[in-house]
Amino acid sequence: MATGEEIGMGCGRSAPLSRQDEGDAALGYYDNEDDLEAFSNTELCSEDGGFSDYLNGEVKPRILLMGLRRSGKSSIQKVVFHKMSPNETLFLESTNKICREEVSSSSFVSFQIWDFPGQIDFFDPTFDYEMIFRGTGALIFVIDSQDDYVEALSRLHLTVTRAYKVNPDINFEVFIHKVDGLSDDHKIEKQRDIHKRANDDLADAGLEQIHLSFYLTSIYDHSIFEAFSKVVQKLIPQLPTLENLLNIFISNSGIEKAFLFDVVSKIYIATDSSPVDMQTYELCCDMIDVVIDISCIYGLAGSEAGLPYDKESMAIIHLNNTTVMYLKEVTKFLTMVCFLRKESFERKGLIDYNFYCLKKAIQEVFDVRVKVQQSRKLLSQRRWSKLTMTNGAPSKPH
Ligand SMILES: Nc1nc2c(ncn2[C@@H]2O[C@H](COP(=O)(O)OP(=O)(O)OP(=O)(O)O)[C@@H](O)[C@H]2O)c(=O)[nH]1
Repeated sequence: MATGEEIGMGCGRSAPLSRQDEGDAALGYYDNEDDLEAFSNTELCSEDGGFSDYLNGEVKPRILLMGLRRSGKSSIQKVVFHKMSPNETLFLESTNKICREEVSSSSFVSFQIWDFPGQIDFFDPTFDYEMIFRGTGALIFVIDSQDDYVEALSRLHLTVTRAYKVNPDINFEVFIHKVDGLSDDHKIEKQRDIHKRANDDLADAGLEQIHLSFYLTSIYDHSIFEAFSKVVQKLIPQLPTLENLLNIFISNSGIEKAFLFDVVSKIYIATDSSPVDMQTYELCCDMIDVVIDISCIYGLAGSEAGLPYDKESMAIIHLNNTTVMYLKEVTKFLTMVCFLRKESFERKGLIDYNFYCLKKAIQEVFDVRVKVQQSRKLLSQRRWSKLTMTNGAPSKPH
């Protein structure tokens, strides 16, 4: 499909430093990024039940993956965050304990995923579900669309009503999963039926105010990444600002569509306000794969292991329908992929300048986030030391 491609590989200095990059360095722009990186390193959580999160002043949004046995929960997690190929999930063993995973260690998007074993009775009185739901940002309930879903629907109802009582702020997301085996008509019909039954159950219980979002997903195509993108976006407080920045960027650069992607997970954390179609999204994912694969092979010589992606990373792909795809590094974890017409790409200098402004603005947005988190951290540490003082650690005056 592509008639030509230019790929600037990360870590290998295969592309010369552009004037704009030099300008960035002169401005000390990348120093800020190092600050951001340093901060994100400090926020890595240990296996201490979230205690260090508390001390760091940040509670990461928690995403729960729930659903009946064999509905596909672990497969989703492995495919989206561990790059497991869908076929390999056939050999996954049943999960028999809650698996908690920090996503912040490898990517920009910072959250925890808790994968629940299907057979667990989490309403057992010995099971502290209140503690779990209290810190939850999103609850993803996975329903196997290739199976009879009556039991799954009653489980969904029970889970949602219990969770809502503990924490009404949770986003409830329903993945109608494994739709790869269904025809298009069948998919829509299933979605309509599940949507109706789930909402009827809530209405019967007098809980119409609970909002459920539905997604048709499969690990065999990009639908699972797209659905996860939407779930994660709802947990990013800076989303409206990022969307606004992208809108300004595309309208001033003759660009048709722009996405901000988390490189590791291929989750897009923001896009401009024009509608997203699946094909465009798939092309972006493929482009990121190409860049990372080529960089892995040719761009990493001698450098330490890790993501082969850095501030040199960029790629241009000319499609045979006069569209150009342009990928550029934004931060260590983020990349921008945009679509534009060949004619607009002739003004690449303007686009690059506007991109430079966009990148700076995005950095400022996240600098504010870092400052807020740092002051929260300081506050929590102060509170913590006050607490230990009042518990008698320091000697009292006589
Ligand atoms: N066709 C199809 N099969 C899938 C999909 N996702 C997962 N599966 C298959 O479903 C089976 C069960 O997947 P798991 O991820 O182990 O399910 P689980 O919900 O984690 O199961 P428990 O650990 O027992 O709770 C595996 O054989 C997967 O290959 C999908 O999108 N399409």
